[in-house]
Amino acid sequence: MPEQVSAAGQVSGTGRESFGSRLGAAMAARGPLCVGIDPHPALLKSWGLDDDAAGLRSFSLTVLEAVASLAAAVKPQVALFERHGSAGMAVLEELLAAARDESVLTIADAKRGDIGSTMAAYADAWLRDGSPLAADSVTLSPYLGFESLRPALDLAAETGRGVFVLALTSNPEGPSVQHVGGAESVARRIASAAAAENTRYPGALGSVGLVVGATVGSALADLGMDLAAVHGPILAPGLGAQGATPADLRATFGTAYPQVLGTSSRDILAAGPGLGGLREAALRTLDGLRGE
Ligand SMILES: O=C(O)c1cc(=O)[nH]c(=O)n1[C@@H]1O[C@H](COP(=O)(O)O)[C@@H](O)[C@H]1O
Repeated sequence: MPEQVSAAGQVSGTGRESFGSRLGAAMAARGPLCVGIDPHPALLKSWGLDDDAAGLRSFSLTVLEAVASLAAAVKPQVALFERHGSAGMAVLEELLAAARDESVLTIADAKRGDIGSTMAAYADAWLRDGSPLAADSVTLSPYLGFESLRPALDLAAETGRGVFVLALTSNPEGPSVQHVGGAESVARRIASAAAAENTRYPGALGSVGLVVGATVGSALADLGMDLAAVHGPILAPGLGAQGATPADLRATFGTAYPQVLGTSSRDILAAGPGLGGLREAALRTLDGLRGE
């Protein structure tokens, strides 16, 4: 595996900073909060918006305006744009560009995963310079085998972008796949593979993150997983609407907590459409994550 990133987080030959380095700086400056932009039909309705591309646009850009200065990242949920067809994807492109202008990092929650040759096309879509859908990072599903993600892992390294690989998801069905294998569980193997990838990022935080739900309780201990050793960011969904609290996050992640980016969608979004209400809800979550 080529060494592509210096200890200072610079991608060799490009003058760019790696995603992990940029995210680490954003978390240090703003705190460990990611706001999910999930334009569910029920939320559009409660905001007084139509369930169409215009409603989607107003919703998404309002959330961005409210939280761009206080969140380390925003995470648009791709399916909720996709359900509006090409007009919805155009809104997603506009949102990603607007987030770039506002200097807030983006995590495209697309959960992509496919055989390597097709994976290269997904990588191109989400991680290549100049792609209309290029984000700072993308969520990936490793259940066709971690190595099938290779095109995305390599392109992310090359372009200073990042990935978040599903390891222990927040839904109750996850353990039926992810806990299989006892001491050598599927989730543990994925965490080990991510740790190996992050050796190409000798700085503090690698660009290969994991998704581990805020709701997983004792699973990390039960499966003997040491997330601090992954040296990458941990995206932790499940706060609020799925029942987890910031205190749960601290208890669950222990020594890996400094790597954790807590993410919340519906709990914050329900406080809209006013900018003040959205900011207040985001700040409440952020204060909890900071332990204030
Ligand atoms: O990859 C994700 O973001 C994700 C992984 C996971 O294990 N659980 C999970 O809830 N998510 C996403 O995180 C968001 C959670 O939304 P709320 O439950 O409304 O905060 C949704 O967009 C989910 O698709």
